[in-house]
Amino acid sequence: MAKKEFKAESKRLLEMMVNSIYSQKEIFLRELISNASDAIDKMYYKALTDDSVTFDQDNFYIKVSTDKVNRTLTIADTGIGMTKDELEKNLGTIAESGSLAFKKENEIKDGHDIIGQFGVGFYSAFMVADSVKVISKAFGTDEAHQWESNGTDGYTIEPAEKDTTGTTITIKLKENAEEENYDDFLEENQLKSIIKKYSDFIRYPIKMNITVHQPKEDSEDNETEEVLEEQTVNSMVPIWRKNKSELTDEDYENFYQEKRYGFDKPLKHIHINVDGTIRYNAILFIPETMPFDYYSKEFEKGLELYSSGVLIMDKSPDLLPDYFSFVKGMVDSEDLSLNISREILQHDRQLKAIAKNIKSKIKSQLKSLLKEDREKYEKFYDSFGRQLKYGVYSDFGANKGDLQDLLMFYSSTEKKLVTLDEYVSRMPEDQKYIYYATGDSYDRIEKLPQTEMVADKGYEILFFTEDVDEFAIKMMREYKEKEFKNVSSGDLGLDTDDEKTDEDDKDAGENKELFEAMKDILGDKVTDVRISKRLKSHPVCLTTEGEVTIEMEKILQQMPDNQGVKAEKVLEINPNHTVFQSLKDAQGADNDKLQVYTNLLYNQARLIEGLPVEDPVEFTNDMWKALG
Ligand SMILES: Nc1ncnc2c1ncn2[C@@H]1O[C@H](COP(=O)(O)OP(=O)(O)OP(=O)(O)O)[C@@H](O)[C@H]1O
Repeated sequence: MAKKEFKAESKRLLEMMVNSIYSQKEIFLRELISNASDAIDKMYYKALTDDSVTFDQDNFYIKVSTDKVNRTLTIADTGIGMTKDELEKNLGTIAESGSLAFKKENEIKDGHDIIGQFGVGFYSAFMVADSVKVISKAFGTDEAHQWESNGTDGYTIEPAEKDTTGTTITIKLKENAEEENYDDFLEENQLKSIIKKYSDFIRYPIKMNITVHQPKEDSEDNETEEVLEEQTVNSMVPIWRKNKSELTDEDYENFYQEKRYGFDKPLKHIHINVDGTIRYNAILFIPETMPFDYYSKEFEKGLELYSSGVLIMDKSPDLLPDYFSFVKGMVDSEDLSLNISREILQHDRQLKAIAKNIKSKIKSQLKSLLKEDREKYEKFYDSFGRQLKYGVYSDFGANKGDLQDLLMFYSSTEKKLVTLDEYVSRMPEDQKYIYYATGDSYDRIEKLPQTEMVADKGYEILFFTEDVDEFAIKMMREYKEKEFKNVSSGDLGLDTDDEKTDEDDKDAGENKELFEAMKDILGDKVTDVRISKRLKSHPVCLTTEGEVTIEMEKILQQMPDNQGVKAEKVLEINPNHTVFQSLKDAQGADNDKLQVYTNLLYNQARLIEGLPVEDPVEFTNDMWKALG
C-alpha cells in the first residue's frame, strides 16, 4: 500500500505557532538575537577548520536599531549569512533548523554551543510584525538575497544589495492595538532591558545607538545636547563560566546587585561548575537579610535558569527545595530538554538531577559555614532558621536527615544558640532525654516553674520560642537516638529506677482524697491533679499528657481550621510548699475554701503558661475571697 505523507495547512500552522507557543511577545527579540549569535558562532567554527578564515572578535557583533518614523526594528549580524537556497530551506520551512544540522555535523566546543534546535524561533517575529524582511549574504559568496513575508500567505525571495557578509532582519511592527502597544519595541530603554533580561550573556557584543547628553559645543552656559552613541548593551561574559580563582568576592557581590537578587549584601556565595554525567554551572547566594515578603504568599522561590547563556526562566521553582527557598542565583546548563518555546522543560530528568546536586551543595556549604564562621551562620539562622525548621516538619519529616544538623536552639546553660550535636555531646551519662521548654521568650521560659527540677539536675534545656519549634522536634522524635522531652510533659524520666520510691505512691495514697476533691472542682479543665516531682519553689504548675502540649494547643487554636484540639492538662502541686498544707487544712473542713484555693491555683498555673484566665471576674472574686 502506498504510504501518503501528512499534509499541513502551513498558514494555519504558522498562525497557531506564532500565537500560542510563547506567553510573552518580547521573546521574539531573544530568538532573533540567539539566531544572530548562532550565525557568528558558525563563523568561529569555520575559522577552526579553514585556515583562510580568521576569526577576529572585533568584526563580529549584533546591532539592534530602530526607525521610529517607519516603525521598523532591525537586527543585523555579521555572522555566516544565508544563500538563496538556505533562505528558502531555513526560513521557508517551519521546523527546519539549519543550526541543529550544523550542531550534528560539528563537534561543539565548550563555550560556543549553538542555541537553535527547533527551527521555529524565527517565526516568533510575527507576534509583533506585520511583515519581516531578511537580507542575507552568505560567507564566501558575492550575491545577497532578500526574503520577505507577512507571515500568512507565503514569502518572496529576490536578489538584493548587501556589502558585507551577514544577515539583516527588518521588522515592520504591527499597528498598536488596545491591549498591546507595539511602539514599545521602538523605545531604547525597553529594548535595552529586554536584551539585558534574556540575552545579557550572548558572547558577542549587542550594540545599540544610545541617547547620551553631552555638553553643547561652543555653549557658554553649560547647555547639553542629545547625541547618539553606539554602545554595547550586554555583559557578554557570564561570570559563572569564569574560573573561580579569577573572581573576587566583590565580583560576586556586583553580580548579586546587578541581577537584583536582593538589596542586601549576600552572606555567602556558592559557585558550582559540574562537568560529569550532568553538566551545569551555577552561582548561588545565601542572602543576609530576609526579603520583606519572605513568609508571605507573594514570595516566589526559584533560581534563574539559563540554557547556553540564554534566559529560559526567571524563577525555576523546581531547582530549590522549599526549605532552601531563601537561596538566590542562577543555573546554566546546555543539557536541558527544552520545549520549543524554551519556556518550560519537557523532560525534567536533568533538571531533577541538577536540583538534587544543588541541594546537597547548599547543605554542605551551610554546614561548613556553621563550622567555620559561627557568627555569620547565626546571622543566617536568625533570618532563615525558621524555614529550616519548617523543612524538618514538612513532608512528614522526610528531610530531617538533611536538616537536623543545621538547627540551633538557645541553651539554658550555655546562654547562646547551640546545635543538637553540641547538646548531645555534653549530655551526662545518666541523662536520658534532650530536654526543652517552650514559651514566648527566653526570659519567660527561664522563669517557668517546670524547668526547675531539670535545671537542678544540672541538665541543659533548649528554649523553644518559635511556633514551629515543637512541631519540628515532634516530627524528628529523636536525635542521635536521644528522644526529645518537654519539661512540662508527664514523665520527665529524671528518676532512676531505685529513686522511684514507694514514697511517691504513699504520697499519692495519702493525698488521694484531696486530689480527687480538687479534680472534681476543676471538672474537665484538667485530666488529673497530682503531686509534682519537678517543682521546687513554686506551688503549682500545669503539665501535659499525650502528644499535644500547651504550646501546640495555643498554635493550633489560632489556625483557621482549628478543630478544638486541646492539650490534656495536669495540675501538679508542690508537696513541699506551704500552700499544700493550706489545701490539706481546707479539705473536709472548709470546702468553699478548697474550691477558692483550687481555682486560684489552677488559674495561676494557666497564667504562668501564658494561657488566659478563663473567667477574669471569677478569678478576682476568688482573690478577695482568699484574702478576706
Ligand atoms: N541571522 C541568521 N543568520 C544565519 N542563519 C539564520 C539566521 N537566522 C536564522 N537562520 C537559519 O534559520 C534556521 C531557522 O531559524 P529558527 O530561529 O526558526 O530556528 P532555530 O534557531 O534553528 O531553532 P530554535 O527554534 O530552537 O530557535 C536556523 O537554524 C538557521 O539555520
